[in-house]
Order: sequence, then C-alpha cells, then structure tokens
Amino acid sequence: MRLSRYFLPVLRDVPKEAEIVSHRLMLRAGMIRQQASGLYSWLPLGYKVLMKVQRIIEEEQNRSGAIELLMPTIQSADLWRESGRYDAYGKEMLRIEDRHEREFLYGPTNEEMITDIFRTYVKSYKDLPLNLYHIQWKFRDEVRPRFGTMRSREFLMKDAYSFDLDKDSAVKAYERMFVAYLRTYARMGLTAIPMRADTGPIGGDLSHEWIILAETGESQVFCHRDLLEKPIPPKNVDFRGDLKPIFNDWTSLYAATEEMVDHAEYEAAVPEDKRVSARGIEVGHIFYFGTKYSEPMKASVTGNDGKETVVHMGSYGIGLTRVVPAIIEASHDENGIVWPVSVAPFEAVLINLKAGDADTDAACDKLYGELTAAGLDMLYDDRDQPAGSKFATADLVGIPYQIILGPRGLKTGEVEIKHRKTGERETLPLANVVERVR
Ligand SMILES: Nc1ncnc2c1ncn2[C@@H]1O[C@H](COS(=O)(=O)NC(=O)[C@@H](N)CS)[C@@H](O)[C@H]1O
Repeated sequence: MRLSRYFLPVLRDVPKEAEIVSHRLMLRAGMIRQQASGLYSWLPLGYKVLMKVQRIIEEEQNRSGAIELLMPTIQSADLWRESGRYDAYGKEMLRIEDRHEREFLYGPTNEEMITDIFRTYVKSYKDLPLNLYHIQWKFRDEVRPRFGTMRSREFLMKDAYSFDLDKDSAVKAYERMFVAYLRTYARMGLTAIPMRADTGPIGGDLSHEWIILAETGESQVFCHRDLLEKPIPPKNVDFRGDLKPIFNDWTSLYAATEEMVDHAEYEAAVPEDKRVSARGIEVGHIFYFGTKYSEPMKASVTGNDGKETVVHMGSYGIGLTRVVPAIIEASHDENGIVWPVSVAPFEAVLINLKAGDADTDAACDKLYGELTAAGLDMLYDDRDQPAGSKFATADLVGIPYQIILGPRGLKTGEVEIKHRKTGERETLPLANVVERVR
C-alpha cells in the first residue's frame, strides 16, 4: 500500500482524554476514532490489525473442531424470557422496539440464540459433540466505558458454544477450548494465563479467565511464576485425543483472580520467590454451565438408550476489540507500538528517503514491486516528507521491519533494514533484500 494513497490520520500530540498508553497510541496511530461514549470506528490501520487477530482466532477455533457460523446482533426478547435472563440481565442490556412495537435487544451474548438454533436441528446423541462459534459485535451498556476499546459498549467478541451428552463429555469440550486458547494467545505474541474465575451472569461452576499481566489491568491476579514460561501445545496437538494431561499441567499451578483468590491457599501452594501478584487484563473467559440454558429451553437429544437427555453446554469468549489494546499494553516503547509480526498491520514499510528524486523513486518503486510480488504485506512511505517524520511515523505505527533506501544507499547499491522491536540495523545489497525479509 502506498502511504500517499492510504488513509492514516496519525496525530501529532497525545489526546488528553486517553488515560492509558494503548488508548493514547491507538488514537495517535490513527487506528480508532470515538463516535460516542463507548462507541468506536475502526479506521483502516486499526481494522487491519483487528482482522489479523480474527484470522488467528478462526484458525485455532477451527483446528480444535469448532464450526463457524454468524448470528444477528439484534435478538428477540422472547428468547431471553425463556431462559429467565431478560429481566435478570439488568441495565447493561440495550432494549429496543421495532415499528410494530415488538421487543428486541442488542445482543450482549448469544447463549439463548445458539441454544435455539441447536434445539431446532439436533435431535440425536450421534450428532454430539458439537461446538458452534461466531465472531459478532455485542452491546453492553457499561456504566463507565473507558480506556478506549478496552472497555467499550459495542465490542467484537468470538463466542463459542459447546453441546455434549453429559458432564464428562462437556469437560472434554472445555479442555479442547482451553488448549485452543493457549495456542491462540501465544500466536498473537501474548502471554495469557488461565485463572480460576467467577462465573457471573453467564453462570455455571467451572470457569477460567484468560489474563495478560499489565500495570493498567482492571483486575488484581495471583499466580505461580512458572505459568509465565510454560511451553504452548504444538500445532499438531491431537484435539481428538486426551487433553486432560495438558489441562491438569496448566491448572495444577495456582492462579486466581481477586474474586477467587484464597490467600492462605495461595501462600501454602506457591513458594514466596514464585509468587506473582499483578494487575491483569481479562482477554477471554470460558465457562462450563451444564444445563442452565438447555433445561429451560428444552434442548435435548435422544440418548443411545432411547431416552431424551438435556444437553450439557459451555461457552467460550474472546474480546477481539480488547485483545488489540492488550497487545499494545504488552508490546510498546517510548516511540510507539511494537507489533508482533503475526498481527502487524503491515509486515514491513519501505521508506523512500528522498521522494521526488527520480533515481531514488525508480529504485524504491522497483523494490516495492518485488517485495509485494514476494508476498509481503507492504507499506510504502512514498510521501513528500522529511526522513525524520517518516521514521517517527514508522516507529509510532509499529511496523516490524523498516526498509530504508535513499540516494546514498543507491550509490553503493545498499539498503538499510531496521528491526522495530530490537532497534537493530543491518545494511545489505539491494539484491538481497527480498530474500532477507521474506
Ligand atoms: N465492554 C467490553 N469491552 C470490550 N471487551 C469486552 C467487554 N465485555 C467483555 N469483553 C470481552 O469479552 C470476553 C467474554 O465476555 S464474557 O462476558 O466474559 N463471556 C461471555 O460473554 C460468554 N458468552 C462467552 S461466549 C471477555 O473476556 C472480554 O475479553
């Protein structure tokens, strides 16, 4: 993408309303724009990152055997009356009426709707286990939206729902999602720790929150230091096999949020030098809640004994529009964002040090064409701006590699490459650049 043809409204100074670094940087890097309290537009650069996060989530959900669909954002109130949550959900629920004065709501979550889909079509235990998920905008009328898209009112969530014949099978579904989550966050460059958690309005008795440690996190967490270094299950992990060893390995070390921590237990279980107590950001939350929705909504299958059996369910959420700022909280420096390559809006930026100089323009155009043809997701800063402002923009928006070419380099036939994360620079012949960054 040529920057002279793109839409990247970077800001020079720090917006005063932004209290945390990720909010400041997302505004300055031209990633988001607030439209109203808790409501954001995702501008091109931010949207590109959001879609890279989405693709990783979809790949890992699909690897675990979950099947993607898409449900509407607007839901019928009657559905929520069946589960008894319509009144219980409280002021966070945005209730609306259509022109015929029928009652609807903007979905804060989809347990009722997915259970309605399930009960319509699935009748036999032979169709189980089943895990259906979607990635859809949600609305929760948060009393105090803040920190940009970290806590907004409209937000993008991946929510998956599992259906099983009994609790044992449902726990296996939970373990599959647990392993999928370990892989998902690691691929985004995040260290997300699964912590025993409260179940709240979703319900159930088995639940883990996925927390990344960050000073600006809203919750206080307590865990064993070894959890921060544990190896992640490999790409070829067998999701049809027994995942309990992995689940037990990860849950045998103490980790709990402030709502769940038992300090006596924590101090007994974790040697002093291994205790980590820190602020954390909740980037995901998974639940097993049995028949909480399937019972009142009569979602059952015929078991192999011919008897009608109400199915056991779980739900598994990731807040995509919270993951993006969480990555920035975990990966930035004084010059701006430092994107992991896997979620960077562009893999590399080609910086033309003397736009307008015919030879330099020609060499940069050629190199940009070669890098793009090699399959790199390229940004090309071809603007008629001084070099300093180009370096500042590249550092601010956090592109992993800066490929720098100017008249001097042209003379010696050399290009400089700067690695954004480490600041390392290397000079190499123009002809070797594609191979080096591919
Ligand atoms: N106001 C919000 N702004 C941004 N992200 C949010 C907000 N509320 C929740 N999230 C994200 O959505 C995730 C799941 O939300 S949740 O309430 O814990 N779980 C559910 O809604 C279940 N239905 C999971 S499918 C949270 O872990 C968090 O990452």
